Amino acid sequence: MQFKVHTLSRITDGITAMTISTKGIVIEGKQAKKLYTWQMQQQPPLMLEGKITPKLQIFMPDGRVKVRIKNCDIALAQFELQKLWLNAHISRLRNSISKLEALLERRYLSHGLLKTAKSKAKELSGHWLTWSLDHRLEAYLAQTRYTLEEIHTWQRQDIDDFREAFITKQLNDYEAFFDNIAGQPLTIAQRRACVVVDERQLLLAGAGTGKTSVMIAKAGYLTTAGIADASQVLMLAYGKEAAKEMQSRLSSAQLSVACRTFHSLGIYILTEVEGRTPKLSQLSNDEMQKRQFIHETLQSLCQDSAFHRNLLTLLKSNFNEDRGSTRVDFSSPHLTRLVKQFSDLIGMYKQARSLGNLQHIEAEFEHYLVVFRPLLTEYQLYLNNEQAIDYDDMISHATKYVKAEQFKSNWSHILVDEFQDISPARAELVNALLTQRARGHLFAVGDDWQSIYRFSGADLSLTTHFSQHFGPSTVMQLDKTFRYPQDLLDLASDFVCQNPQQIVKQVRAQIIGDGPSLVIEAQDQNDALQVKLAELEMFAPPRSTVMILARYHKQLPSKEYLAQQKSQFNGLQISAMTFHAAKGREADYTIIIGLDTSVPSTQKTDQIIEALLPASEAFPYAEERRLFYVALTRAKKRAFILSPKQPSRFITEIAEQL
Ligand SMILES: Nc1ncnc2c1ncn2[C@@H]1O[C@H](COP(=O)(O)OP(=O)(O)OP(=O)(O)O)[C@@H](O)[C@H]1O
Repeated sequence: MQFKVHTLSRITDGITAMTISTKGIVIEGKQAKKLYTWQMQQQPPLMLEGKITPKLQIFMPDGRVKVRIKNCDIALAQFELQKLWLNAHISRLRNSISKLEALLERRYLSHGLLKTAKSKAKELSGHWLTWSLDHRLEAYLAQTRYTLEEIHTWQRQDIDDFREAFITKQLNDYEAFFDNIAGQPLTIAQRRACVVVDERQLLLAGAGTGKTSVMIAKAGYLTTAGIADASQVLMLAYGKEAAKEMQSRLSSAQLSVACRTFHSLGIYILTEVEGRTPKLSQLSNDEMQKRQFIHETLQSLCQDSAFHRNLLTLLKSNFNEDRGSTRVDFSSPHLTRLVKQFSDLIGMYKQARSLGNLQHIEAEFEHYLVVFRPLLTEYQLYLNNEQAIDYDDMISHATKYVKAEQFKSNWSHILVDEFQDISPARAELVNALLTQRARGHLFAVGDDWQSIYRFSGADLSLTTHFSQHFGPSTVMQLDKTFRYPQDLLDLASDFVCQNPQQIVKQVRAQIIGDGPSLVIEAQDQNDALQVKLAELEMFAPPRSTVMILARYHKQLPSKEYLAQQKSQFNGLQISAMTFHAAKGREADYTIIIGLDTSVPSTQKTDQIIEALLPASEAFPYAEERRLFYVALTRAKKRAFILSPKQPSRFITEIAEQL
């Protein structure tokens, strides 16, 4: 018969003798018709398992101790057994506890570490806290039991206090480091974002709050504090320019951490696995060439009469092509529109396919896909012939290699900038890299107020519902903006927060402005821009930077006009760009032009592309609103809006707040 005994008192009942030998412990007595096997290595150590036999036998790993108890002295037997058990296990307990203590002292109490500590404490306390110790042995165990009990019974407040104590200590130890690492001394909130190191961490902060400085300082802190080697830290920036800028700031801070774009990460992984650098298809970098390829391919596919019929039907049903026509007109504007749609769709469709997200469009868009699929096959064949890949392949192939462990990541810390613009495909790659490591860390930095790339697949919910997507995490905010004064901060924040889905952030401005920071002026003459530049040349300090901003490329001054202005007002440093391109940039003065009724854009996304994009937002013009927020927040000293005769509703709305 198998049985288990969990307490010492049970086995000491009626004991007449107990012998401890190299084989184990032999206990004799009234009840001792049992053979116990006490495997000292096993947990819980007080559990006895055995069979009924005339003797009670408990095996020990080393059996040099020898104790014999006579005359049924149960108390003594109990004491001796406890002592024996303590001697055999105390060093293991102390080791476990001191390892835990060392870990807690060295590392921030992240969600992962808390889980480990809790489960270790639970396991140990099952053996050490549930039995009453002979009072003569209490002192022997007191401190160790105390620590164990403390961890085992941690409540929310205790955890918060413990974390706070760690943060305070690190801020103190690394004070000089944080004073110097990023050019200017970091604020407390910036420092805290660095020393808190959770497995999943999101830093949410508005424009100009110094997120980039935190990225640099975080990388520096990780390496300086010995949490990771430089080679174990990977930084990811949204675009080439941002990655270059970040890399140069890393070099200035003498950090040998690499900063990549997602595409260069993809290339790196592919090169490592395939042993050669992948070739990027010509079609990926030249939109016109890609459209020409699609146009020609559709023409050649039309040699098949079924395909021709399907294409004609699609043009009639979706593009109002003349119902009576019997042949596809390859010079029609409808076909040109379809070609553009297909060009956009290729990437979207491939991303969705790699994530297994196509089912929902298959039935609804069958009449569309029946034309698109053969085209995609030809496109893929073309790439294969070229022995080339496109940008979407870079990410999806890299993810596949990481998942299959063909690529082994050395990165224990991945720092991602502009996280609000991450797409599900890119998030999947990051996740695959993180899960490869027992303790992979993600530090995501972003601003849900500046998410402006949904049209190319960015999924804002990856930021706004970070924990749902990435697991238990710490979300932090930065509380100070350095770029612009309080009045511009208030206007821009109120404007963007009209959308109740935006996360409210409490931010204060560091700068005190002289006069209003946002000025709306009627653009009542053709040369209003030139007049404004002349005015700035006269009043602004020499070498002031001026950014001319517009919603669309076509609203920006021509190259020639810009060159002329630059030479005429050479006391200023003038640049011109779209709102999208201005993200992440700043200038002393901005001049926002072209804000007519075409803003916010009312252009509808094609239905099939809409179906493949992340869920749309209920608030009207949500992304256009954020885009205007980006434009408003680029100026360090003053933003001028040159308001056309028929102004955008955004101008009217903001003017009411002035
Ligand atoms: N602790 C600081 N003290 C003073 N200035 C700072 C501090 N941190 C950052 N800055 C300055 O604030 C400005 C904005 O910083 P940064 O570009 O990093 O902000 P950001 O949060 O990335 O902005 P955005 O989201 O608009 O791109 C920069 O001029 C930077 O030098």
